[in-house]
Amino acid sequence: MPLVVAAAILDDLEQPTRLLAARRSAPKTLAGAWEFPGGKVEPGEQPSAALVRELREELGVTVELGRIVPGPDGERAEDSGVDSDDVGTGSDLTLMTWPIHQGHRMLVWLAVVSEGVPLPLEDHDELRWLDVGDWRSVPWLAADLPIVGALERFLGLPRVP
Ligand SMILES: Nc1nc2c([nH]c(=O)n2[C@H]2C[C@H](O)[C@@H](COP(=O)(O)OP(=O)(O)OP(=O)(O)O)O2)c(=O)[nH]1
Repeated sequence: MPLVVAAAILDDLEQPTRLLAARRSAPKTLAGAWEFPGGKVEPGEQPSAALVRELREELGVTVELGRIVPGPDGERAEDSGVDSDDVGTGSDLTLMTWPIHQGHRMLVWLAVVSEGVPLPLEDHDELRWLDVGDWRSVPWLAADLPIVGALERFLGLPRVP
């Protein structure tokens, strides 16, 4: 089963004020829902390279990747004292994944645009920069909602009800 990679694209990695959300245009079952842009890792491809490729194809931008947003198992590992700089490297990568639909797993990186302006070139029909505090103002794919909450915690942002 292919690994899915996606990006929480922020305006700034250290002091984020905005997050880029993308509205899916296909397939019909997912169209209209918002997600972190990304896609499936191809055979033989490094996950981070796959993400850079997907964002170039889908949004027409070059990105700089930051830290991985740890999934539930990674969060537990961090809680139990594993150094967060060690989690997410090498074989620990699976520990960092998020469960998404149909048994797929997804890795989510923080990212910033280093070149270009994001446009909905492929797979999306709208992009929106969401201000901090406003990240739940769009209907996310069901699997992404817990990731949005985790992202706020990970970045140390106040959780807005
Ligand atoms: N890109 C992305 N996919 C997500 C997110 N959340 C989530 O459940 N998914 C699901 C939707 C899809 O079933 C799968 C990703 O597939 P995709 O269609 O984006 O992959 P892809 O661009 O490589 O396209 P393809 O192989 O289907 O042609 O993961 C998310 O935040 N971003």
